[in-house]
Amino acid sequence: MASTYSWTALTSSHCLNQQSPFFPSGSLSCKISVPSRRLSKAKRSLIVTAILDAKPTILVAEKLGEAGLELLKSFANVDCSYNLSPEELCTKISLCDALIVRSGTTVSRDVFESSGGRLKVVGRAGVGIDNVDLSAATEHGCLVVNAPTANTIAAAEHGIALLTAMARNIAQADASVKSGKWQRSKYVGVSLVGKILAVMGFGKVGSEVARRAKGLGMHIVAHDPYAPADRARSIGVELVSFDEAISTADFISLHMPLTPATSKMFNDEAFSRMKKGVRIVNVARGGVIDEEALLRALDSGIVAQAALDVFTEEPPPKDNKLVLHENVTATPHLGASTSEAQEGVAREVAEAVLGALKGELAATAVNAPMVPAEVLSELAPYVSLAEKLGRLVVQLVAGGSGIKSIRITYASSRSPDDLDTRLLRAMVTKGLIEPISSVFINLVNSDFIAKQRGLKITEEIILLDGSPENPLEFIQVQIANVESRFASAISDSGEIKVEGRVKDGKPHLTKVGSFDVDVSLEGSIILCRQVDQPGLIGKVGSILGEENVNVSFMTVGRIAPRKQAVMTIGVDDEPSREALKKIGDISSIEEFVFLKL
Ligand SMILES: NC(=O)C1=CN([C@@H]2O[C@H](COP(=O)(O)OP(=O)(O)OC[C@H]3O[C@@H](n4cnc5c(N)ncnc54)[C@H](O)[C@@H]3O)[C@@H](O)[C@H]2O)C=CC1
Ligand SMILES: O=C(O)C(=O)COP(=O)(O)O
Repeated sequence: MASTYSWTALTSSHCLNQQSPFFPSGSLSCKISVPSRRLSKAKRSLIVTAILDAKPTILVAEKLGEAGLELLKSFANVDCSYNLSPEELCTKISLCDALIVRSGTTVSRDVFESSGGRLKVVGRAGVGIDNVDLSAATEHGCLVVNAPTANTIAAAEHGIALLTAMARNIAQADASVKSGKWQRSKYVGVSLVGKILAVMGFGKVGSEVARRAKGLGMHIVAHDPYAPADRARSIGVELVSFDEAISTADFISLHMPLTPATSKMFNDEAFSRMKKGVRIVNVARGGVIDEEALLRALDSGIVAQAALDVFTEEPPPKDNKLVLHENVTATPHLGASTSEAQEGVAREVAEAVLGALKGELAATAVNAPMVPAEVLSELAPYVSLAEKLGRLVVQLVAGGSGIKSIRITYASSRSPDDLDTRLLRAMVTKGLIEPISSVFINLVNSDFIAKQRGLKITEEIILLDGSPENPLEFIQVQIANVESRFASAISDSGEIKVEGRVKDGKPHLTKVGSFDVDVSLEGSIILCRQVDQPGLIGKVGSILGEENVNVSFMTVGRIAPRKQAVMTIGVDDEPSREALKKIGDISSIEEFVFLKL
């Protein structure tokens, strides 16, 4: 009988790129459980191979198009479990690296807390992310990505379908005919041509609705505080105020996201300012309408008809008075439900989730800066430099000094507008905080964690003359109001200061305090201050040599010959305590520090 054995690879080495701004370095952690019976060599080797091949696990919690599923399966273990209760989701999530949902799953704070840090990315196969607790995702360093473009046309077409169906009582008349009636006079409709349609929210869906409604001969006004006027003009749409839009419209179509600012923005007050007999379409989110106020407006005749695809509670309770209202046409959140849109969002979200698991910066990130791939590849060595400078500078702080403020200076000959520093700031923060805490830091949560720890990070860009071939000349990190374990790291202006540059694609430390140094930031570093004199390099070198510690780099930065100097030694291996003590005991060495990268 075949032996049974199992293993759980919590994270897999090949999928979590160690240089990733999303994932902690060294996050590989495997747990193997085997039966007490000893396994043959062949089986052991099979387990090892399986672990090396271990794939991330992606929980798909709602139905996803085949194209997306196939893509996910080519890289990950895919668990399609639909209709999970909140408790079941919380239980499963601790075994998943990624979660994919549509609008029917609430990804609450509990989900992130239950994941135990394993959940790296939540993919929303659609646009609206109001069902995902973004603050909790950010606090847990979990990236949220969506699929913002593939269902635009489907949602716009559904909006137009509801608009025309409502105007001509299609749903009510259909039900009436099916019940054996023939009520021609009851279902006289209204015409669309020449009527004013107010598009509320002039984003992707809103503008496609506007385009199509123009084709129906409607006059379109739009309200969107953030939409560019030239985009509206190019479609022949006038951008107007909220008041003007709702008070002039014969038809109103809603296309804004549900946010704290838009929640219940269509309330008693708004309905009271609308034209009597207005007709409303909602393909956005139920929550943007105060549903009880809409019911009152329907009953009083201010609103003649409403066509609703979305509800505050989905599915709405069976006795929901809006759904049952004779002047309401309702569909069960079908805006994105065409086969074309579902294949599209599935592919779009699968690519974004896989990209994020591979450590790429997602173009559709919702809670992290979107850094285009070409910018990322150019910044890659500076990303590494920023993290290493953070790691170095924090090790130079004397124990007991609370770090409160950090200044990061970027020197560049590029215009500040062309330099996106968010990624670099996140990596300095990562370097600073990870060695002294148990949290892991990435681009998603770095600002949050820094703020939570009371760290004030200020940034400055020094504009240099010269060719802007490289994005940066140097990065400086300074910590003010602290004591240093290595007094020479304190600059003339009183802060601990380190500075680095990228040379031949590799990060180098080029300044410590006021001393110029030059050491490649690999392995570890020993900094020694001494009075510049012959023979010292040899003494330190032979202590390290006796210990079989390989020196990768050595430079001496000095104020003047035979004056104060700082020797920087890069080492591939960590010297023993005894070796470090021997270096410290060399009489001409005034201070030294060993720094791990
Ligand atoms: N029923 C369904 O199946 C679907 C529903 N949707 C909903 O439609 C919404 C819009 O989708 P897209 O057009 O793709 O998003 P989008 O982000 O391209 O457009 C949203 C627009 O709303 C605007 N906006 C924000 N606050 C506003 C306010 N207070 N007043 C007016 N406008 C405001 C924004 O500036 C933006 O231009 C989504 O957030 C989602 O909730 C989207 C797709 C399918
Ligand atoms: O994309 C959106 O915002 C939608 O509302 C579509 O939702 P669904 O993916 O169909 O549950």
